[in-house]
Amino acid sequence: MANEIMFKSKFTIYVGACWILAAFGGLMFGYDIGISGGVTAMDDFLIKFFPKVHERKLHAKENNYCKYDDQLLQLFTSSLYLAALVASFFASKACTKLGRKLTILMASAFFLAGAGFSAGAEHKWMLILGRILFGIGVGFGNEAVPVFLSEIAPVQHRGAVNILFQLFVTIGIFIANLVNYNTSRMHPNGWRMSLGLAAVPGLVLFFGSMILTETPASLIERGKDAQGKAALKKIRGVDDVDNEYEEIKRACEIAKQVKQPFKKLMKRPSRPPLIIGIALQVFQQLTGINAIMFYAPVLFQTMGFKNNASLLSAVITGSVNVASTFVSIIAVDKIGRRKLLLQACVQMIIAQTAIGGILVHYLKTTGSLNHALATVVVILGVPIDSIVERVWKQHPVWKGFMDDDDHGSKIQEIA
Ligand SMILES: OC[C@H]1O[C@](O)(CO)[C@@H](O)[C@@H]1O
Repeated sequence: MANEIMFKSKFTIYVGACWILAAFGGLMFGYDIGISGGVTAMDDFLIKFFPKVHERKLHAKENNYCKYDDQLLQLFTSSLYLAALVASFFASKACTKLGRKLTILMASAFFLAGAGFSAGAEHKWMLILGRILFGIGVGFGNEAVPVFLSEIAPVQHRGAVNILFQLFVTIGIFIANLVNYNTSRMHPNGWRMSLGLAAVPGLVLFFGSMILTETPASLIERGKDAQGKAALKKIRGVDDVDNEYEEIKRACEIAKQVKQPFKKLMKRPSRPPLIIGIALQVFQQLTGINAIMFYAPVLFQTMGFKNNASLLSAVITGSVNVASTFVSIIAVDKIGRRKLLLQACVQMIIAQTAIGGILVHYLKTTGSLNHALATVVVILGVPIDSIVERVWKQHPVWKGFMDDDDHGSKIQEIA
């Protein structure tokens, strides 16, 4: 297997900077996940764009669940993900034809435009357009950054470097929670600050992507062999890269011979990793983690927390998400992927059943939760899914499939 072959490499500051800069793509994504719920919960924001919802929020006593019921308000959150979904199809083409570096640059440009429109929004359409631009940025960034990271990482560090992206996603969510907690006290434009600060990771990535090198695999794949070899020397910090260069070239040639990648993907030997990869991703999302991530502040307000307390709760969920990512990064090699995954599932079953039970029982009867119960919900709501996330990306079947096939990138392009 390709990932068992050790090629020569030296850690250089340039390489470290490439990893960190590219991981800012994860931070951009995480910031977006975490920011909208807090903004939605801010009174100033609601008064400006959704006065009816604000009115309902002030007077909601019994119908706590429905006070945020507004299709356009929900579109404010979801338009980003719909745009990202559509953009990812174009992004995969851009990644192959134009390269990872340019795709990352495009992602940051869309992101900056999104931050500008959102922070300066005077009308609802500007808000939604801003979110759509953010979404296109997320679509391009989420396509290019993980591919970029796995392609520049030395084979022996590929798993760890890939996790960097997810770690930065959780850090982005956490930062967004902290930002919202503070800006909610800045009247009347705190929400502008929250949305506009997305420009910070966008700017880092924009200028960063100018100094990033294109990946050797992308250059070689596009027939730029000499540039590919030079890039390989640069990112490995050594001159003797012949073996790895040959390996990448061989992988690119094999990949080029696959004329119908989807057909190949459907063949019997590809099925187990394909099904495992898809099922783990789908079920990880179906746990409803993003309902918590997007709507934590709104959710906690609905359950009876005061404005700031709701944002503080989001800070708690955000920080535990980061911490559990660290724990799983450390634990995954010690405990093993399977055991970690299984115990995460058990934790999720217990936590989600308990949350469901509490919400159904108490919200149904009283319409809100007392402090003690709300705290239990916050603690149980801690995103155990971050463990699942870590485990599936590290799963040997999936990893082996990626590494074997073509230097760790083709599966993402095919998908
Ligand atoms: O850490 C949780 C976050 O990570 C993701 O799964 C992305 O990889 C998000 O969907 C979720 O909000």
